[in-house]
Amino acid sequence: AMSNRPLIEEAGYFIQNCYAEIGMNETDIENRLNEIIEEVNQTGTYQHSFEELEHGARMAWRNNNRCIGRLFWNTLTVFDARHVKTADGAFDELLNHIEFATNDGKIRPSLTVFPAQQDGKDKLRIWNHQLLRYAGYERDGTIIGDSSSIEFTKQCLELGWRGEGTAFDILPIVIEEAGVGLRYFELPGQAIMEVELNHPEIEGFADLAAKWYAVPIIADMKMEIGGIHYTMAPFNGWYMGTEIGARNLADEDRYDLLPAVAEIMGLDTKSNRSLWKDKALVELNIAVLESFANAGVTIVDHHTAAKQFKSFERKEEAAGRTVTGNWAWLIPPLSPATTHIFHKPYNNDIIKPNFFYQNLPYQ
Ligand code: HEM
Ligand SMILES: N=C(Nc1cccc(CNC[C@@H]2CCCN2)c1)c1cccs1
Repeated sequence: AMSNRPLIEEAGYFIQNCYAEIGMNETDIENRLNEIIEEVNQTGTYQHSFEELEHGARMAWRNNNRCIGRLFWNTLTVFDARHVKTADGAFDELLNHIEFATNDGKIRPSLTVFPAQQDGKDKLRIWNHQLLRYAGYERDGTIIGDSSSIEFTKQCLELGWRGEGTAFDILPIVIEEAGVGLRYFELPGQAIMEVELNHPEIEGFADLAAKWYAVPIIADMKMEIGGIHYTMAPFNGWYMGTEIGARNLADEDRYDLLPAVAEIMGLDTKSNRSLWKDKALVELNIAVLESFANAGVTIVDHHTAAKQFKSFERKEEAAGRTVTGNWAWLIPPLSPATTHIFHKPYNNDIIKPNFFYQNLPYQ
């Protein structure tokens, strides 16, 4: 039918590219496309094979213009959870994902695929931005914890969840099951790996009593492959140190730790020209990188990450593919001009498969 045309076109474009990359021949492509046209005309949609799903997810990572970590796109581990129907079943899969990805600190980039959107409706949705994240509380003008989480924390409190009220309360996982409603699930302590922050030379750093969770797992983006919208497909990599040291713990409207770090370092915070903020920033980022490394948790510094991205660019050119990128996101927030990325333009065209923001399930 006419209404199926866009889906069939998206599917055709995906199968052509995907099959060419994994070494299938023209006949395979032809046969697969006919199968898909048949299925779409029968059911209005089509199911990816696991191979299509696995390679499609890897292509989505490889295509994301904002990601500096793309060199390892072909090593992504994909878990197929499209059989899962309930919030309870989903939580079990999420626990497996967290454990597999954490791997006692030797982080494995992974992605778990839950059922795709059907006729514009989601059977299951995760409300969390990340599977592991700290709560944020606002009480008479003062903020405790992660200010980015204030709105979501309120939703969790309304569901009956209670935190301890510390600056580092791990939030519950909130899953919406269509026709059933919202459920929250407390993560068991042994599922959560965290790193206490210390500095190799400045022992006063311990007084910050700062820490961060080991594994970033994005839970709220849509993965689009061949016209199929996977609205619940959490994925993890490892952190680049600046994400924690130059943004999460440094931003004034986040944990705002630079003044406290400067105090510990005995810096003159009354004069901008002393570059006290810059000195504090560097030492905080050293603390993050050293603390993670000493704890045996995978992390990458922004210089190494930029060099890995350079290798990615070379490999993609050798493969005859155009590298697209978002310059403003690819440059690191600390010492950006010390990386090659800063000194060249990037084509920001959007290529699919890819990851996209999607409507918040609540608002
Ligand atoms: C393996 C280590 C990885 C590193 C070090 C890394 C690093 C980064 C960094 C630093 C950002 C910018 C984030 C921000 O500024 O908020 C980013 C963005 C992104 N990364 Fe990666 N990444 C890795 C793996 C992955 C994986 C496995 C996926 C998906 C399969 C992925 C998909 C993305 C996407 C979709 C964005 C854009 C997010 C947005 O638009 O908000 N990355 N990455
Ligand atoms: N290292 C990571 N960092 C990362 C990747 C994608 C998205 C995010 C979160 N970005 C959102 C924040 C908040 C606004 C701007 N940055 C972090 C990874 C997370 C999951 C896989 S890799």
